[in-house]
Amino acid sequence: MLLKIKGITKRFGGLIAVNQVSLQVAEGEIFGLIGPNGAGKTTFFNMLTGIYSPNEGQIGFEDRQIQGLKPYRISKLGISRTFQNIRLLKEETVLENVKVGMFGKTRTGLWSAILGLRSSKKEEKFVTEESQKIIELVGMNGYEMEMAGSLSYGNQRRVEIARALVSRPKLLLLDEPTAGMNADETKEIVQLIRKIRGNGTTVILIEHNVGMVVGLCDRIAVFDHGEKIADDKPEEIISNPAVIEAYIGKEDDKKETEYAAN
Ligand SMILES: Nc1ncnc2c1ncn2[C@@H]1O[C@H](COP(=O)(O)OP(=O)(O)OP(=O)(O)O)[C@@H](O)[C@H]1O
Repeated sequence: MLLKIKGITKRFGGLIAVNQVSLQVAEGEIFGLIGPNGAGKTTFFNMLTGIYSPNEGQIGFEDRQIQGLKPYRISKLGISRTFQNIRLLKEETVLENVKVGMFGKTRTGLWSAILGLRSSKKEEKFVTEESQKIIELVGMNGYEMEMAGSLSYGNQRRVEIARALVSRPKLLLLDEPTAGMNADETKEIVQLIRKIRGNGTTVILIEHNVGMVVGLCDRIAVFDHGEKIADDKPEEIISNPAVIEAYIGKEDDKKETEYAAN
């Protein structure tokens, strides 16, 4: 197993955002994380990437325990992510945005970079070449010199994924990669995720588009109120009564609220 999580919990004051969640992800899997709003999915990602330290539990990645490590240490070990809200430098080019993802991977210190020493020039060349390869992988070749802010929403998402991939992570975490996309853009992202896995990267994605997750993932875990209520193959998940209840229950809550509001 690439990732072995045992009983992780995150509390914010009296609120338990993630409650005793255990989960395993095998190398080469595409693993989906679904659940109603506020179920704890992003908090779970934030613990995997070191933004939050779990109050309890362990996160085993390869042969190490990584819970509580700082984000840059975790990223060096090979876990990379994208965010729910696109976080690109809008006034910078696509190439510069992707190069940022190599920060922390390169060896040249700040001073040699400033002084323009030869090792840093070699490294700059390496970073540019690696970035160009990844830009091509995500289908953005030809856009290297475009400003990130001028791209379509779907293409901005691709650049974000490229930035996360350029350090060649073993595990890529995607937080709602198809949010705000139309059906065609969603299909293209599905193809891209398959390609990324084909290149040897394990993927965990948070998604609200259940149809997309069911078609794409090898396994799916369902969160509700901070707890994992199911963890299975897609075909089992869609017929699982607890999962249906979590989703339909939410719909009923919404209808009741709407009814009350009218
Ligand atoms: N920094 C924080 N401080 C206090 N409460 C938080 C914090 N981060 C998340 N929460 C709360 O924890 C719970 C889980 O939130 P989280 O964002 O992880 O859910 P989610 O499943 O990702 O939801 P969504 O699908 O809406 O993004 C929510 O009740 C949220 O308000």
